[in-house]
Amino acid sequence: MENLVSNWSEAGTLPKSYVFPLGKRPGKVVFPVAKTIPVIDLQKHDRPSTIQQILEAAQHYGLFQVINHGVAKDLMDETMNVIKQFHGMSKEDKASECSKDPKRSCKLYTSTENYNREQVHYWRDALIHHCHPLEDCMQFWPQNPITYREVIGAYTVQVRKLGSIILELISEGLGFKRGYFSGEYSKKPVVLVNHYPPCPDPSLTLGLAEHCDPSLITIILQGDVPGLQVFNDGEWFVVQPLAHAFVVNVGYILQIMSNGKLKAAVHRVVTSASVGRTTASLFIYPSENSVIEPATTLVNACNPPLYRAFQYKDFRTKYISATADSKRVDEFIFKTTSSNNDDDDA
Ligand SMILES: O=C(O)CCC(=O)C(=O)O
Ligand SMILES: [Fe+2]
Repeated sequence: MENLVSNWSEAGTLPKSYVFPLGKRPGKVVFPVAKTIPVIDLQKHDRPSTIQQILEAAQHYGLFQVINHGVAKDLMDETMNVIKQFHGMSKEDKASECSKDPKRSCKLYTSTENYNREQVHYWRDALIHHCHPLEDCMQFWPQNPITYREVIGAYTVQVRKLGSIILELISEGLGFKRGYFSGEYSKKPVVLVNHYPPCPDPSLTLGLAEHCDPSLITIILQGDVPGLQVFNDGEWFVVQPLAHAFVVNVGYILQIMSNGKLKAAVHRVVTSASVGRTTASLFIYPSENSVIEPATTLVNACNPPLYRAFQYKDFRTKYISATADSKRVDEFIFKTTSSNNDDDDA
């Protein structure tokens, strides 16, 4: 494995291999806080209004925050503690805690999984693993920090429940039948624990470059350190950390199934010179063989399907080979008059 950035980054200068090309660098400007990114209270007992708020946020930003969401605050704090402890361990310990599954269902990597082929490296380390069914995956999770399995096990159960609640609200808002997104469409949830150590020059590099997630939705615990930004109306905005809130992103799959009614959030992560940032994202993914296409109820003569049908695994392969580049992903997902169905060059 390549050298984890957390374990050498105190050296003081930013290596050239982390310097982004001019147009992609964040630069030194101070980014506006998007005060208008909706914060949705899930305990308000006005279901139609909650649905309306979610749909509007998902149409305009592809992203919103939720509060009073049912996930225990103590558990959120314990999760943040345990993931920080994990990334604070030595690289040998981290590597050995993440190599329990020969099939690599639990992995540790730095930058991206394409490290050897990428042109610029990202300033982050990542731990990634499945989380459902719990009893099948947990045996491969880290056993150090000692509470990792207990805390992350309880956490993923609660956050998956929250995911189902949000997806059910969206399903109702789009006029789908009950449980539309449950089952195959949300069968493969994955936990990604990102760590962005303090960086010698945040103006030149990124923790994560601009991308949309390859998920239905993603639920992010971002803690109290800013870094996540969303692109909207031609500008980057900070998604301001809010105590015990979750950030929810619309991913490509929901954009496609809603036939473009909802938009995948274009987002990235900037680093900080003074403070490290650790986050936990739960990506709700379909099963590999699910067929992804615009829901038939949203398609008619006036609203033709904007996207073609494909198996989720083919999309995944394309997304990875395109290194999440939105132009290349769009070429794959959009329906065109000339056939793009044989575009499986991944
Ligand atoms: O760390 C964050 O705030 C966001 C992470 C993210 O966008 C991702 O892993 O896809
Ligand atoms: Fe993301």
